[in-house]
Amino acid sequence: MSGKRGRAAPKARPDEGRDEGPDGADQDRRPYPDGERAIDARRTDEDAAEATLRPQLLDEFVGQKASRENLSVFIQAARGRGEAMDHVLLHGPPGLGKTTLAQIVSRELGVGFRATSGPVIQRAGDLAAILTNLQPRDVLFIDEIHRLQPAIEEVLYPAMEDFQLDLIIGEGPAARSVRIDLSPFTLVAATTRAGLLATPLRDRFGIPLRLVFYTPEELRLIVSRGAEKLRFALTSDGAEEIARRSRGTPRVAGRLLRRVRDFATVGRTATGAVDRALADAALSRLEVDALGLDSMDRRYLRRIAEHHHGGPVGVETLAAALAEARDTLEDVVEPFLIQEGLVLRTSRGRVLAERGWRHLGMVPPARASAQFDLLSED
Ligand SMILES: Nc1ncnc2c1ncn2[C@@H]1O[C@H](COP(=O)(O)OP(=O)(O)OP(=O)(O)O)[C@@H](O)[C@H]1O
Repeated sequence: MSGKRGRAAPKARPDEGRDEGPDGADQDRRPYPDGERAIDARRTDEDAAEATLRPQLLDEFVGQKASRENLSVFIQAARGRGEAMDHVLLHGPPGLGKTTLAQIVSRELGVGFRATSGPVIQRAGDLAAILTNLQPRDVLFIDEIHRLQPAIEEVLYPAMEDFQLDLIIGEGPAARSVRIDLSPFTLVAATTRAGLLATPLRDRFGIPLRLVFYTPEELRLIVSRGAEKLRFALTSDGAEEIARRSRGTPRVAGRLLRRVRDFATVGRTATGAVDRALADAALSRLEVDALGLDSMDRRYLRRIAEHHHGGPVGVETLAAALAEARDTLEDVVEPFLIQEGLVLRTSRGRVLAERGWRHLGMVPPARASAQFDLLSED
């Protein structure tokens, strides 16, 4: 979902990338000058090629217990009735397995899988072509559904509800509307921003599922299985170390696993396996710290600490100062920092939490009134 980016090329030590210009904005002397981060949860070309790590069936899918159990019931019911399953909305931060789950749903239902994404569908005709080519009960996966144009959303409503397409053919006085019957299908849509979806669209999903960050134990299992699939000897404590630093995100875990394998081609243990010490050394060279934060995260935290006395500060201000897109901060950087209790999202802006100060090795200032209205995530 993030466009094309190359491989990580770590070049600098943890804080070398930090430099501030005369206007107080950080200059772009980061270790990943092209925006690449080893722990960026967004998809890259390299991830797309790494299909080996993708679980194929619901039983192989680790974590997301509540979503998995719900899906299992709905899949069995739809199979039993021989009908298309109800539409599913998967929402949550990038890299948690939305695409993987969509593929699993089609495989478990024993039906075809067709994938597209919100920004790719430019005209109503594009969507019509996809919908009219679906076979009965197929799964249509639309990634980034929040980026669908409103006019195209309108085409989707009757398609989702009645499996019908209402199209206008021709222009001006000669224009006429035609109705086309579609095969019943299941729309599985993914978004990092459920809050941006229009209510009528959101309401048409019978099965909304929120994906959450994975626990270190779940990630350890994912890393160990990934190492087996890559035929790479990794001790259990080595897997634990990678898991602990993976930001609760399987995509990051998979990427760190591959990086550790690259770094560990020399200096293995007597058994030939990569252990905690080797994993730790490799991850430190990638500038991923003990909590799984990288230099971008630390620049973000430090900016709030040093320039805004811990906040509150608006996300736009932070985005401008860090030369990052606001969406990147909100979708990729902040969710994990908030979940870890390092940052608070309040009605007045972002605030560095006590844990954030301590993570930077700084002492939090005494606040007379630290009461802010916390905003809930969608
Ligand atoms: N539960 C899981 N168990 C094992 N591996 C997983 C799991 N979930 C995701 N992965 C792995 O993590 C990677 C990212 O998964 P996926 O592409 O499904 O994420 P996504 O949420 O669709 O991301 P995006 O929102 O960026 O499209 C894949 O390589 C997949 O193999």
